[in-house]
Amino acid sequence: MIKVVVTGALGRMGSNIIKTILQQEDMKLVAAFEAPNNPNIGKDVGELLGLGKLNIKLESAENLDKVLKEVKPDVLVDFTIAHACVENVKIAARNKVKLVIGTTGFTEEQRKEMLKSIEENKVPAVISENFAIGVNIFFKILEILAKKLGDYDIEIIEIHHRYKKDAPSGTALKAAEIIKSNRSRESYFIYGRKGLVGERKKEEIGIHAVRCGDVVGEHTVIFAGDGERLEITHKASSRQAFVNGVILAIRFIKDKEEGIYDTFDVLGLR
Ligand SMILES: NC(=O)C1=CN([C@@H]2O[C@H](COP(=O)(O)OP(=O)(O)OC[C@H]3O[C@@H](n4cnc5c(N)ncnc54)[C@H](OP(=O)(O)O)[C@@H]3O)[C@@H](O)[C@H]2O)C=CC1
Ligand SMILES: O=C(O)C1=N[C@H](C(=O)O)C[C@H](O)C1
Repeated sequence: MIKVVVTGALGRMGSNIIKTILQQEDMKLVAAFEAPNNPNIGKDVGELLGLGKLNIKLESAENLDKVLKEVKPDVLVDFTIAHACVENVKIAARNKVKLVIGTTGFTEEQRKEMLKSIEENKVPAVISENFAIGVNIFFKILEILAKKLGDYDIEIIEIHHRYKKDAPSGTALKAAEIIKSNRSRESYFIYGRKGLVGERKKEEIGIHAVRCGDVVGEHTVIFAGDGERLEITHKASSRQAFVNGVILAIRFIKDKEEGIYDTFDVLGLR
């Protein structure tokens, strides 16, 4: 039985991850955490999620270290917010808990701090901007398109729900990095355009973030040349697409001793 703890337990992702873990025969939820100011701390997680009593009370992230020492989980899953994720990862890594990290929006410094703690403590981690299987195939296709259409004008557009806090999405940034490292010409990123910006430069990769309604997550990359345009789009219509990848990542990481992995490793796409 894989003992799992979830941080961000009442969030859009955390709550769905918990519901799906409870349906797995080989997994057991052993603790769940929320931000210290959450009014539901101390209440039963199952009742909070409308699942009936689970006899697991919602813990404050302030008690993460103490509770991890008590419940000794195999894996911690974090879908929170960048600054909280870094702290949660540092505590989990010190306690030798394996990691599945889906949080996005890290600054360069935050990412370095998180990776340093994972490496120093020699724990294994899956870190991915997008756990949906389709998005990872979309990334693979982008590798090919960037090689073959690297001279075309390339623009990335992402659309997410009005509650999303970071922009551009982690997925859009990852797509931009994949394109940059696979096209033959030098590239730089342009985040939106405003004013007398002049004609488009070949080196630009435009990145545009749209926030509206309840859109779960959509990513389009446009490759435009003279007389033609190729567009590739991934649309997530349910968070279950991400959650299914998280479940695969939990099973993948439980057998690893150390190292930093992503969803290409989990899905055999390397
Ligand atoms: N990699 C992937 O496949 C995906 C990644 N994401 C990313 O996951 C993250 C979460 O997204 P989403 O679930 O929509 O966001 P939510 O805001 O719905 O959930 C995040 C939860 O984490 C809580 N939280 C904040 N600080 C802490 C802390 N220190 N310890 C524990 N919990 C804490 C928040 O509480 P409060 O609201 O009180 O601050 C909130 O309940 C985002 O970065 C998003 O981009 C999302 C979908 C897929
Ligand atoms: O915040 C979200 O909702 C999502 N975030 C991830 C990202 O920033 O790429 C993945 C997904 O698109 C949903």
